[in-house]
Amino acid sequence: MIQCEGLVKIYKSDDLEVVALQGLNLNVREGEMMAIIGNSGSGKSTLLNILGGLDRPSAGQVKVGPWDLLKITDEQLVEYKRDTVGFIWQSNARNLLPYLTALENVEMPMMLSSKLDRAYAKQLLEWVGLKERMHNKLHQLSGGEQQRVAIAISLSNRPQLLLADEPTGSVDTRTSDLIMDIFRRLNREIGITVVIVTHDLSLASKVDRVVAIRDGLTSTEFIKRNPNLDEAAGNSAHHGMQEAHEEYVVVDRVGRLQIPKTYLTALQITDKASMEFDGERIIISPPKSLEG
Ligand SMILES: Nc1ncnc2c1ncn2[C@@H]1O[C@H](COP(=O)(O)OP(=O)(O)OP(=O)(O)O)[C@@H](O)[C@H]1O
Repeated sequence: MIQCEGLVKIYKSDDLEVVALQGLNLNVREGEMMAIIGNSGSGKSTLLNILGGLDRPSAGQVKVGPWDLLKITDEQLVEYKRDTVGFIWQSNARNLLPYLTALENVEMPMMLSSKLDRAYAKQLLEWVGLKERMHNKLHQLSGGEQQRVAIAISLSNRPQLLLADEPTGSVDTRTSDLIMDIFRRLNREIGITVVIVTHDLSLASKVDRVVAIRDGLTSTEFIKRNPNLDEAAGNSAHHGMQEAHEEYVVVDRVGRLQIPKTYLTALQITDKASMEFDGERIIISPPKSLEG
């Protein structure tokens, strides 16, 4: 569904250039539910905005289904946004119309694209657990309920790909669980591909795969283990995510990988390292001193 290769995004302003993505690779299968994690400034939102057609890539390859987002024309981009993607932001609820009902809010974008389908709008609100509240005005709903209306709206165009930027950022744990359950149900029942951007590691257990971004590159991947086979999980001293997921370092097509800064600092590796292959393992160590 998504293929990014060597994706680059440079923001230019006056005399400053920020390289937000520096050759990122990412593949997402159709029907997958995955999360992208990373620290603030690592490039997560930049990636999501490019995938959502809100921002243009600078170089590299980025394809979503049949669309090539590097070469797409402005007219095609409008069509792409209208037909292929649904977008959810942390503060989506702020963009809703408070004096309309939940149902009217979901119907509004359908009307704007001349595709009003009341039965589907009701179905969406039922899916997000708001069947009983669909005739309430927005301002009569709680923040978490409003966020669920926003999810229903993001699906009103029947997208194949749902992109969510910190969708649980401003809600409590119970609502966060509810939202993740809604994503999972939509993913299972209508086969929609879901990509969630977050810095909340606790969401990781709710998805099949987590890709970590560091400095504008994918660095590590966590793939969910089969919980039935995972008897050692309870003994792990690691973080919750590592208990349920197997951790892999990402190696790109030409064999490059990112070594975590903490490892490099611990071994005082700066600009070069020694590498040995012992037949089974690749060992990276500080360069041997040439003096003495
Ligand atoms: N419009 C812009 N103009 C200039 N620089 C930008 C712009 N948008 C993002 N950046 C820079 O690009 C880098 C990546 O930002 P991005 O918002 O993608 O990170 P993020 O991982 O989503 O962070 P956060 O979790 O804080 O939202 C940062 O250094 C940021 O300052």
